Amino acid sequence: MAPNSVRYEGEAHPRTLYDKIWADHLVHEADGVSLIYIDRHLVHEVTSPQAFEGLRMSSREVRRTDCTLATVDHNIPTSSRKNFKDTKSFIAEADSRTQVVTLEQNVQEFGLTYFGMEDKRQGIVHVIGPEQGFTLPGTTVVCGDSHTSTHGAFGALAFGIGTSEVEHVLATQTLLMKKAKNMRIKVSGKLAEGVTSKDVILHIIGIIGTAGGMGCVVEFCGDVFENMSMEARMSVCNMTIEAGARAGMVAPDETTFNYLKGRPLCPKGKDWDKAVEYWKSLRTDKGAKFDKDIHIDAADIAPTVTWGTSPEDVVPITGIVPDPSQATDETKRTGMLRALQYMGLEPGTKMQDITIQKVFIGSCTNSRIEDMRSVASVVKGKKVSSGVEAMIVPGSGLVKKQAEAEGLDKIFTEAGFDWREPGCSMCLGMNPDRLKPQERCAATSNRNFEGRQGPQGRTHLMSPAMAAAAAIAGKLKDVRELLPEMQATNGKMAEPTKSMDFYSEPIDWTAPKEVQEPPSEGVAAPTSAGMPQFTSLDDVVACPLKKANVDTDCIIPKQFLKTIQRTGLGKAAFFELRYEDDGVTERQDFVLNQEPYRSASVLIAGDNFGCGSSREHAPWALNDQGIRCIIAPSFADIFFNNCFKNGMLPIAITKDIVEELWTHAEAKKKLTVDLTKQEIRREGCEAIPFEVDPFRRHCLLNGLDDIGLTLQKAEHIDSFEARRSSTFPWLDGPRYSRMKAEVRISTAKSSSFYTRVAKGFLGGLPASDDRPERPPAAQLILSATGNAIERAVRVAQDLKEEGDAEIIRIRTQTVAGSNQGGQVPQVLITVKAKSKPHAVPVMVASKGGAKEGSNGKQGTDW
Ligand SMILES: CC(C)[C@H](C(=O)O)[C@@H](O)C(=O)O
Ligand code: SF4
Repeated sequence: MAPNSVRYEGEAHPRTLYDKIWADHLVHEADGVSLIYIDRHLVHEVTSPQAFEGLRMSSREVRRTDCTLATVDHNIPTSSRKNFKDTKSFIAEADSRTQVVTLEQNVQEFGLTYFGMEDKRQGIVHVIGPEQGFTLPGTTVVCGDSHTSTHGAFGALAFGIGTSEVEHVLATQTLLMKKAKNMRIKVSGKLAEGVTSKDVILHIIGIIGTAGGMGCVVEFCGDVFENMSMEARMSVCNMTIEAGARAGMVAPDETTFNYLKGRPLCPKGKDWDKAVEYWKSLRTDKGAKFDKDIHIDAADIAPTVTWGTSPEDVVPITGIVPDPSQATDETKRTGMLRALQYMGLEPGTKMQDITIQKVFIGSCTNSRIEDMRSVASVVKGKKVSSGVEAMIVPGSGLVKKQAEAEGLDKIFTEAGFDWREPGCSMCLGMNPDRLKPQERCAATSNRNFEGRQGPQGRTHLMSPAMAAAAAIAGKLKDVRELLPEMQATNGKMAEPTKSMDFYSEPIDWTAPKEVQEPPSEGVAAPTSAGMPQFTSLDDVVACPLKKANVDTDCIIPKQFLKTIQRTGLGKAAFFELRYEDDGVTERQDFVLNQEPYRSASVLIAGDNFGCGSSREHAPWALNDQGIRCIIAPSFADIFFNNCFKNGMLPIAITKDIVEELWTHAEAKKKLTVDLTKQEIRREGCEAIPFEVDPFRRHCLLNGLDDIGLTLQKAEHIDSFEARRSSTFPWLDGPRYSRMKAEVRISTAKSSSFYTRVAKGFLGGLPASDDRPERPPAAQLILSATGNAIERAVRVAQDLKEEGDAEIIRIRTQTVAGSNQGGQVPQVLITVKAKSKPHAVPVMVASKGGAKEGSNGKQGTDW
């Protein structure tokens, strides 16, 4: 694998940043589905228990422990840890405790690096990854969490996944994916004073809506993003998920490199130079095509706040609460009315007249050191308004340490803020930090859904500076009015510390577990099984849910995410819509509480169904409630994917047809959803055809699970990893000892030459300045096509006879021929090192085959 910059030099196809990263991670492609390699996997306690359990049940290991990093954030209390002994005694709430303890056990059992509650690097998963240099440009980054989009700030392809996909990545280090569309959001000009990155992203979401980025990967460009710090870029990319996009990214530049250099997990020495060269090549080519293009003028952006229960419900702080009667669309009007009722607001109220009771500064959007400094510059020497409770929660232990070294904690506590320990805190209230019913909060987090910060709680999203201003004023306030005072204060603030003093400490990476014996020759390739089949739902009455933007917080509220199982969540489905505040009495006006919809297996909903959090608990709850098929005009990407992983069928169909089906369902008439024929049938009406991806359809009809299917492609993953180790050596973890290398054998050299090359890899490549500790390859793949196959077999036999390696697997397949086209046979022989590493002559490999040499250079670029 040559990096994209080399492969495409001089070619006539200009590509985007996203296209390039995608191409460099393509392991295999068939039937329109791509197997994409995942470089970085972050894990937290909420979305991982069922994934680890899945591995255990199928006796699978974590494939790349060196590329996986775990922490706890959602459930942990943010109260002082002065008397902390262990999690068991510290976490009072039983389900929260179980999730955290379960993660502790899982990281032990599977040999993962873990920042637990006693580790000063513990923090919100999206804060610690960048902090440690775990997140790098040009990588693919995933986590069972929708705000993984944050990491796109580094020019990484970073996106949230569901728990089934977490298991898939743990087992295979890959994901089965379809390429998304390219979208560009350009913000040009200069931001006015007092306007921050948070205002920029809220403004963008206000314009394009929470479904605006659906099916796309967004690249943010223009002077506004170029001039932003890395932390500001992270806040923007963080909320791309609120704009409905799969991921958001900013091209890596000097700001990125300066932020990263010296962080514990960043490349060092010559690897750093090589990496930077590659990262620079990732920029979108001139003339590259974007499927969607948005252009915004920075001058139009004011400090922005939300008024309703969706992140798209934004107005400038100088604005008023909007009037639903002005809405043109009926579903929109009903949605606005409900939002105003929930928020306890009247149309026409000035935003600055809205009083608050709580202030929450924190979350993966805004809990980094620059956010802390921004708050300090507003509140220094002032007092939190009486009647307001204000809390500030750093994103990680290291942010906390740095803020304290800068004296910011004193500024906060003197002003009357509660200075807490790191965690997700009141962003979603899975821990003790919650709003009380009807309490109104100025929050720096990213979601204002109903019940998000606590049942019946009311959230207004805004920037840290704006939340700080609200804390002082006791009501929403335009921070620009405080600018003269802030400027005077800024002169008196302590000099910011250099971040690297806090983040450059070497990381003690957990040693990987012993390499598992790979299956011996002749053992059948793993098969796939285990997912419920879906063929058709015959003669059923569907349930009409006439609501757009149904988020996954609404499908299953946070209190039910604390389970470590996949089942038993039926009662939790649509909990707040379904029950009165007592949680028992059914609301008669909710459609699923009415006959005959109570036991419906088909749900017909409005646009953008399943938006928000990546929680796979949402399809689990629906499934458990009996819903196997959801029909809507559009779906949020992660939810859509999660359905297929659970044998459920989401059908995207036009709005007109959805409305027709609503009327049909309201008349309590029956329909049939037939996946085999791909049509919805109703008596006396024409069949409605629907689209479904052929691969997904095949899996549903046959009940095939993805992991089994992917493991049948093990050789492709092996050889991808071998090439990755050579081309991007900085991506292998510090103690990666399972290293596999690939030797491509051609007819250009003798078999004895290739035997020597192979021995070189098995013995460990010679040391050099840039990779002083390159470990020996534990396994080697000898690959050859056509006439060279015989030579490869010879090399394998020689290695075996000379006691250097044992042959563990031989696979043959056909591949596309290089020059003449057509299919040619290929052999892949996997051998495993037998003896201890030994000294070998220096080998220099280059494109088109290995060359012998002794110049001390390490060329492994084949
Ligand atoms: C718990 C997790 C699945 C969820 C997410 O995916 O976003 C959470 O972080 C959230 O913010 O709602
Ligand atoms: S959005 Fe909130 S709950 Fe989700 S990861 Fe970020 S801080 Fe945690």
